Amino acid sequence: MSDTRTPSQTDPAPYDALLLLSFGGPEGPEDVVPFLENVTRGRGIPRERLTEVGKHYFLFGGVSPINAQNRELLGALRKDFADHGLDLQVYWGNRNWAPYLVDALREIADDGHRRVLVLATSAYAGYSGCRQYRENLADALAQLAAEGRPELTVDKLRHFYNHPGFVGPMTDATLAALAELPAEVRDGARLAFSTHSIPTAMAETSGAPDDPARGTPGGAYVAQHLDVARLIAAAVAERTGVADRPWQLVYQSRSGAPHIPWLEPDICDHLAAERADGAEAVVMVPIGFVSDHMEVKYDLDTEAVAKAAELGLPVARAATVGADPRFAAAVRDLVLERAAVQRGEPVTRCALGALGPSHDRCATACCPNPRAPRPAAAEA
Ligand SMILES: CC1=C(CCC(=O)O)c2cc3nc(cc4[nH]c(cc5[nH]c(cc1n2)c(C)c5CCC(=O)O)c(CCC(=O)O)c4C)C(CCC(=O)O)=C3C
Ligand SMILES: [Fe+2]
Repeated sequence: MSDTRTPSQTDPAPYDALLLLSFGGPEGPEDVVPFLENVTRGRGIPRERLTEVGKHYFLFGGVSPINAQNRELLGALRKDFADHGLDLQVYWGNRNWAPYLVDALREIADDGHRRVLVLATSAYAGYSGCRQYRENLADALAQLAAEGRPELTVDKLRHFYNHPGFVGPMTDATLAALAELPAEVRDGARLAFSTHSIPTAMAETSGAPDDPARGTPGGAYVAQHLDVARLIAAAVAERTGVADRPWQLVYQSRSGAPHIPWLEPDICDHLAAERADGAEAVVMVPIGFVSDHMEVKYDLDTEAVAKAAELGLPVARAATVGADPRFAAAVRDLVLERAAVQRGEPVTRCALGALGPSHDRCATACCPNPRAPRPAAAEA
């Protein structure tokens, strides 16, 4: 990505708005229960799990860090766009908490915009991180149509997990976490790349129908995470001179009924296994998340750190990309790439690793809804 761009390299046409679409989180104790009801409506999460997860939020005063982090990202995007002459207004809406998606789209429409590009705060393929957001968009668009508002056309940016603006900051964060460990265990530290566990059935159907990983254990969801993990492990090996540092992809934040299989191993079980295997230390690298929200603050920094202390295993946790300027620049790159694609111009697609750039538009059979098919926006 160069800073000297020709005019077409700052042209967002045909798009006239970017929507940051995220999960949302509670901003005070009174928000926690209604937030959890929004998240879990119709999803068969056991009551006990909800009570348990509610406690995680109350431990932090009922405030999830996610909204503040999205406000920071918004600021970083607006600054990056302004600094590089990209004239595109940025809006923000959430699936589960205010500011809600439907209100953001209404504002976009009322401001006179018609063609919207969407950045979801989830880097990978999968129902929860991709299609569910497209279902939310379809619901919101239907609501606006029912209100008699003019029609919006919505597209979603391709998955950004293998963009250098995502992998680069995660690599530096891994190196910084290694540096936090006591010097004598640093070279013996192993890497645990962590992401959200999902049901194995959901993992296996993740990705496009023609994705080679589709139907293999873990599907595109796992294949994409493994690609990122490999990239970071290789870069860390090069930068530290430790060539054969062991690493593994592990999971966290499992919910759902116990008899339904979800991706394993869990991070806490993994820490115990690493201790038993003689690991000197572990660096937890939350590649599955784009900011240090509750899944990171509780499941890793609280629960997994307590487990490690109990095991006598030194651990450190790498930061997520958050509002890193390189990530904001990556979003600009993806916006301009997609705008050029829509205008029928040739593009260079930036992607690291073995899998190549993801598709621009998801197929109808991408990452199917595990319950029943529902309308989804931004589809081929
Ligand atoms: C893949 C994935 C991501 C990563 C991609 C992405 O970022 O989208 C993600 C992110 C997040 N998940 C979050 C919170 C929750 N997820 C839940 C439940 C679930 N997540 C799932 C998957 C994912 N989730 C699944 C398959 C379920 C089961 C129910 C269902 O099928 O929907 C529940 C219910 C209670 C419980 O944990 O059981 C909560 C409270 C927060 C907000 C954190 C904060 O507040 O700071 C964030 C960013
Ligand atoms: Fe979740």
